[in-house]
Amino acid sequence: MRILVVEDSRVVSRILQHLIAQELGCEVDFAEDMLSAEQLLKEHKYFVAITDLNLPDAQNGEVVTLVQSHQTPCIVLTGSLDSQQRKRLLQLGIVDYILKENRFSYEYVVRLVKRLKRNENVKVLVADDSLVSRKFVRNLLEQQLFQVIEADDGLSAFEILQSQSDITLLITDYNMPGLDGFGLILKVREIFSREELAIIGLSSDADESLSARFIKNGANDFLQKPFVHEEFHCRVLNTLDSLDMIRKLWEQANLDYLTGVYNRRYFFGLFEEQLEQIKLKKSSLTVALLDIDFFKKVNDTYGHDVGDEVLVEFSSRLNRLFGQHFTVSRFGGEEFTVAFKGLNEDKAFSLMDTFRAQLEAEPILTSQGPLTITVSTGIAGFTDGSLDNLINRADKALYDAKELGRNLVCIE
Ligand SMILES: Nc1nc2c(ncn2[C@@H]2O[C@H](COP(=O)(O)OP(=O)(O)OP(=O)(O)O)[C@@H](O)[C@H]2O)c(=O)[nH]1
Repeated sequence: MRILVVEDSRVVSRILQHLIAQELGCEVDFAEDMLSAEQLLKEHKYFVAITDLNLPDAQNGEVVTLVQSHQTPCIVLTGSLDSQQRKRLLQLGIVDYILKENRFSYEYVVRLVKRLKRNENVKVLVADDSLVSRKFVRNLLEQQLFQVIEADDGLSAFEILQSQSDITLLITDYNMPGLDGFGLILKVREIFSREELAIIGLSSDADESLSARFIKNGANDFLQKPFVHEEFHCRVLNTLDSLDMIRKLWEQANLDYLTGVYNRRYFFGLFEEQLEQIKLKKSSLTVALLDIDFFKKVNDTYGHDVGDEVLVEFSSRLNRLFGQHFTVSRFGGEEFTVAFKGLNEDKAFSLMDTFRAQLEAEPILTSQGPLTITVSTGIAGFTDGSLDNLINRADKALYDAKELGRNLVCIE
């Protein structure tokens, strides 16, 4: 990523240089006037340009059209802005404008660039039956580099969300034929939690209670139409920042910090919830408990860091083989589980024995050279009772595998 800063004040340039180096660590070019900006724009492709409006050789914001003529998104950083200038800039389709008021202004610019970088990978679905409204919202989102998908009613929005699980934000109007905004949110929230999908409601309806009703029904935020560009951008930014924060918290609570696979807490949360269904439907749940053999020796011989490298590669192999269809978790230390929902013990045995043989045959490449690692595994199938009981039985089988010489899979 390369950024262009067009600014005649050395002080402002220095502040930006410091913040960009600290927060973004990307390449930055500085131009003090429009002529040098033009030269740089011819030489490089910029991810975004941050420009002052009043430059020594262009005092009326001409630099904005210059930047845009190079298909470069433009953020305006200016000392002052009257309402006419503001209107003109918004019509030109800049990403945003920021007034140089205090240090927070510069921090906001950097936060905005960070967000823009992430936005490139964020899919937003806009559900609105009005073509004009939809296009208006699409334009605003595209200025912020989002990938935009449109739906012209609630039902097709719901279908799109079901078929494209990588959509991060839904912006939905209230009044739509077939399925309105509330109906859509209710259906969506049955499938997608708040950490999976953020929702912003929109309406031009005069009903004052609408915003609260939207939020009570599962929306993260609400905007009354007509809204100004700036408010729209701030709301979207805040909603996505909160979503990122919620996701981060969720990951910290449910994923293992070293290997990235699920942790023990996630395993128990998931299967405690599913246990009644499994009992009711008499479907199978088989658990494999894995423990790397003589792992202490790896640490003692090569050091803890190499031990960590082994754990990371071991879990990534487990995840590659089983992660798509089954649940791989790290229970702690060098102990992992694979939960095979819908498989009996014999099938799980055969899969785990393949994994065991592959692990033994393919040494793990570490910074201290290749290491041959083996694993012992105990398998147990759910019959009745609790998850703890299931794990204890798998643990007994694991104990047998260790006792019988390791590098083995045993069934309880
Ligand atoms: N590098 C590293 N080591 C860990 C981590 N968590 C636990 N360990 C180490 O894992 C080792 C487990 O050793 P033991 O329980 O004695 O078992 P073992 O050496 O694998 O022997 P067997 O299980 O009997 O085959 C200990 O030395 C722990 O310090 C970790 O996150 N990173």
